[in-house]
Amino acid sequence: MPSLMPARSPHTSHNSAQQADLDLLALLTSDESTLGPLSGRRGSNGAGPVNAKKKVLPRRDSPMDALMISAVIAGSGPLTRHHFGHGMARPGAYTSCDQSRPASPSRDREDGPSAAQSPPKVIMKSTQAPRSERLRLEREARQAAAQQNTASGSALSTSPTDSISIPRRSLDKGPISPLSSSFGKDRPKRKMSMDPTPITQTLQMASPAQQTNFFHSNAASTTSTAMNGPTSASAQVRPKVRCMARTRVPTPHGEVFLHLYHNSHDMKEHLAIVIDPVQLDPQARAAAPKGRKEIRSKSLDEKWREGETEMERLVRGAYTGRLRPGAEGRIEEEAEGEDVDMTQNHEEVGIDAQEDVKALVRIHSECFTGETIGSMRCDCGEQLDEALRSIAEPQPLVHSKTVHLHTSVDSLAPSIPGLPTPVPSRPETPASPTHVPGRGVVIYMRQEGRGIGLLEKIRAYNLQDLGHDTVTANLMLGHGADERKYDVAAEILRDLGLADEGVRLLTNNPEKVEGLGREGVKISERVGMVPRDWIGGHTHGLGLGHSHGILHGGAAVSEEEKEYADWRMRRAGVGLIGAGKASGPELEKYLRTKVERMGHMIDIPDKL
Ligand SMILES: Nc1nc2c(ncn2[C@@H]2O[C@H](COP(=O)(O)OP(=O)(O)OP(=O)(O)O)[C@@H](O)[C@H]2O)c(=O)[nH]1
Repeated sequence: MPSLMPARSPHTSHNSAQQADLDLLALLTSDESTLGPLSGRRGSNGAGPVNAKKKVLPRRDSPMDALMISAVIAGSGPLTRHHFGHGMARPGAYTSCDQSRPASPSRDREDGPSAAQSPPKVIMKSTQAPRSERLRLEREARQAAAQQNTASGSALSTSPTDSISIPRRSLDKGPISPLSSSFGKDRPKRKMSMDPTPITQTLQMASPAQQTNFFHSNAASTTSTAMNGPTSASAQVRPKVRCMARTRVPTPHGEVFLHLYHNSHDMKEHLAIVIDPVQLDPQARAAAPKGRKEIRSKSLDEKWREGETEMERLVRGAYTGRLRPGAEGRIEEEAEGEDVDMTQNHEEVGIDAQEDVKALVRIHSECFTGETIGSMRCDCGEQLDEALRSIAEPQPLVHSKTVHLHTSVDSLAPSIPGLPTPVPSRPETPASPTHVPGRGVVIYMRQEGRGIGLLEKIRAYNLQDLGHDTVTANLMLGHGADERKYDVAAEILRDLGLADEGVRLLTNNPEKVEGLGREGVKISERVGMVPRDWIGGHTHGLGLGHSHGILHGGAAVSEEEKEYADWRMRRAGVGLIGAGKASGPELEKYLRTKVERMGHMIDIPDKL
């Protein structure tokens, strides 16, 4: 019967014998005549040196460790590479990481009378305190800092670069400071780079454990600040919003301010991505019309509590200009190395213009698949990228109030009640427009899957794979075709001071226009969003392509080249948020459904 066990082969075994092993085995088991390199050894019968012919065996050296060798030469006790940073042979050093007290030099001398005469023995001792000791001293330092804060009554130093000194005691008493790697009387006083007290405690912020939503916690009921303007009957049913924090983020489309909002209607953290270069760049300020209104959050900037510190305001982002160590609240003019006070009155800085450009606004709904993993079932990633690009782009300033600029798609769109009728896509004689820095915002609403959530959207995708379109799939799951609401988005625009100025809205979706209009947002113009695949080419998103040297903007490229460049960008993981264009039959079906069944205001190209 054949064996069920596989035959063992020295070649297949993990520990297979090497040629060197076999040679050595042969050497050890052979008769004396083959023992070459061991000449001088006696044969197994003990009959004198072996007179063997020389056989060269391969070298079998182990890797050498220079530290180990030096340790052995020094004749010391056990030392490994892990002790390398501890320092050695210093008075008061620890003989082991686990020892709770340092060895005393005097005790070393008590080893015996002969010890004094014998050559000094190198003893390896760690200068790093045991962990328990370091933790104890750290704890003490923290307590001392907390007491210091309470005593001074101030929450925290106003300078972000300030640091807290470790109490002198931990340096002078105790064996060795756990927070340093060296010690000694003349050693300079070390400082921690950070206050060990949790920032949430010192700044009276909710800790992550307590933090849910500003409006769904006690904080909301105890706050005295009115958030959203008038308190009329209609205003009471409006959601309240509060910008909890903002920060500067460099992106492929320039620096933006990311704002995080809480609201009273849901537990979601909606976001506002503000592009307003005049807040960050003096050159942009100089190129913008005089007195340009900055896009800032009223709820973030207002005073949150009596006695709030400058540090609290900085941490939540309620500062002016660019936040830099030592230059908070001010912006540095890099060209001249001079500080420019961004808090000064800007009425006099900038170009003369009859009127500034209106903010370009996109209300964007979260789409994990399109924005994070680059799904080409939809064009959401591309739209987010395109929206940021469009807003950041310098805008032509037209001095006549009567001329509007539109993308070509607007001339194709049906007119919407309550909105200005679309005008021809290009003004006939633009009054020598000057380009001014763009301004605007993407309100990023966490309304995944047109409000049905990611789980349901994933199920809807499976129904789409069975042949249903995006609308039918939603209906089959018991949802509406679109369950989004725009009230919170409208409040965020109001908080940013944009609801009344007449924004230019980037969308093809009539429901967005109507929804925002119902919530009292003034829309001066609708700007269409044309899928990149429908206009062809890569004129859009070139900023990113350029910076990666993948595309060569301006030069005419064939369809094949464009596709190749697109493929390369996606392969390289460049901007999953649609640095390239989304395309494919699934996207075509999706876009067609949006136009044919959801009334999106854009013409389907003939080629589809
Ligand atoms: N339920 C569902 N949601 C989808 C599907 N594809 C994309 N979405 C979601 O649709 C939202 C984007 O909506 P769109 O209709 O593409 O665009 P829009 O924002 O309404 O319209 P525009 O402003 O013209 O772009 C995001 O929340 C996506 O998650 C889908 O097949 N089913």
